[in-house]
Amino acid sequence: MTQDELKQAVAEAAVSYILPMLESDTIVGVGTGSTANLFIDELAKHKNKFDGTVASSEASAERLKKHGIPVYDLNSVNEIRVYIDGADESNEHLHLIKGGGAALTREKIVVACSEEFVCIADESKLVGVLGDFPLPVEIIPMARGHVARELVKLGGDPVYREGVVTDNGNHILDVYNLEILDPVALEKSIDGIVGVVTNGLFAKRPADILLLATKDGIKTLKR
Ligand SMILES: O=C[C@H](O)[C@H](O)[C@H](O)COP(=O)(O)O
Repeated sequence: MTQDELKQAVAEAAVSYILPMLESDTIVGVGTGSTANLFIDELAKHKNKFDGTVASSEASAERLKKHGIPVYDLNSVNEIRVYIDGADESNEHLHLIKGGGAALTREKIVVACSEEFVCIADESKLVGVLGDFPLPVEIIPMARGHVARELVKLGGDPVYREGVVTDNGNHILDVYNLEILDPVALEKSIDGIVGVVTNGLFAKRPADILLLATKDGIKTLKR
């Protein structure tokens, strides 16, 4: 199976997983990226079974709306039953690196408002130790130099993601060469740097379930 076929398989598995949760008033949180896009396309087949969605990016909101799926402002909903999103890396504890598509801040906010976080990924994303994928950090533009120097002190090599502006009007530093042995501690340390909006470690609030597409079928990993 190709990586695209694995992503399609896990998108379908995610819809099967959430189907029993869908009721007329259910709000579904929707992530961002190529795997989330396939999930959106599958979810559209069931759009009459739930109320609507909250999206973690403008791109996902647009795709949902094209399918005729309602997209609500986060401040107008009381509860998100389940949030579905991809990841750039996951370890066995379901600590994640996210933000390859620069949507990390809104993703983390929607996760924080969701009862359950289901991560969907193909098997290439499961790693022993996080950090081969450069860690995205969303920053306030004027703080770029300061944040970069602080990230070097933490052992990383930050690289400015040229030309990228997030949905929040901010910039991204991708931090290379971090061997992330304690994801929770590093997430907190980076969040403590003045000028950092969010970092792409999802460890304080990891995924609850990882649906992993493998060549032998879908595997379900739980915390
Ligand atoms: O900012 C983007 C998100 O965190 C994505 O969920 C992540 O980059 C994974 O994307 P993909 O499913 O395209 O590999």
